Amino acid sequence: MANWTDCLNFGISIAKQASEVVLSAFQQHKEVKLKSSPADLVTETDQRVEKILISAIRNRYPQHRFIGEESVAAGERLELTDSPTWIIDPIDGTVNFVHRFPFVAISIAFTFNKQIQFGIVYSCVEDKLFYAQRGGGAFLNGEPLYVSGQQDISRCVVVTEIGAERDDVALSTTTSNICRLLKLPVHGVRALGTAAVDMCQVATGGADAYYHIGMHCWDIAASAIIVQEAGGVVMDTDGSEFDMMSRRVIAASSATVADRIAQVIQAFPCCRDDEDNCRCGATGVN
Ligand SMILES: O=P(O)(O)OC[C@@]1(O)O[C@H](CO)[C@@H](O)[C@@H]1O
Ligand SMILES: [Mg+2]
Ligand SMILES: [Mg+2]
Repeated sequence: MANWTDCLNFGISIAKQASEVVLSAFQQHKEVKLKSSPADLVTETDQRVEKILISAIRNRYPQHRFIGEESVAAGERLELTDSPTWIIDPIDGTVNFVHRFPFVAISIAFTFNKQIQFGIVYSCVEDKLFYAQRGGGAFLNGEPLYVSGQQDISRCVVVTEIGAERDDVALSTTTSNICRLLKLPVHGVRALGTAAVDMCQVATGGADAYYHIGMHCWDIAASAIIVQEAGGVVMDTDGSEFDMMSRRVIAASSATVADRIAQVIQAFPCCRDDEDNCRCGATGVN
């Protein structure tokens, strides 16, 4: 069984280097282009950071494969195989980045045999490095992470996102899910604008659960293993096994809380990330 620690350490070092590019652009004016909707944005920095990361990894590991948000947006096929694969979101929270709302992350996951082996989420402005390797625990800036272990939904802080989908069905489903949770009740509902950092809040115990419908594999692959290695549970919103291509996720401090959220929320339809004619994230920009 391969040990991917060298790859993890390399991923951490390039995430730190790439974060300098994100931070130096953070306060500057950005040229913004639209992708799948008026709320799905891309900047030159997203594209640049993805190129920097992929070329550094390709130099070091020429056989490895990639799934990158901006490469897929430019028309590259999204295909997860058994080969070692890096799944990259160069800036998770591009809307935040454009507005200088200080939660933006570089998210890097690594799969082998289609199973996530490690994940790195670098929250650049906060200078918080979250990472986890399968079977090795989860860490924030070198300190071990543990979920809250909360079992009682009525004592939970739940994080979610109001995504880029603005059609009537997506909007009414998204808002009624929030209403149903608030009525349970839960202690609060929060949204930071980056799925990767949202999910890492569950890993720290600062939030008790996260759910989202409509995000992509690069938003959540790295943080999924971080939550699991912190002792949390990750599943589909219909209660079935987590599938990073399904565009639905619940991450929670306990199976009890995850199941309760799965009972309460509904999903709006969106095509799978690995569906060949699914062009949700693509526009041909680049
Ligand atoms: O395009 P980006 O920034 O990489 O990612 C999209 C995203 O930021 O949108 C959602 C909120 O609208 C987040 O949950 C998700 O992470
Ligand atoms: Mg993203
Ligand atoms: Mg992104």
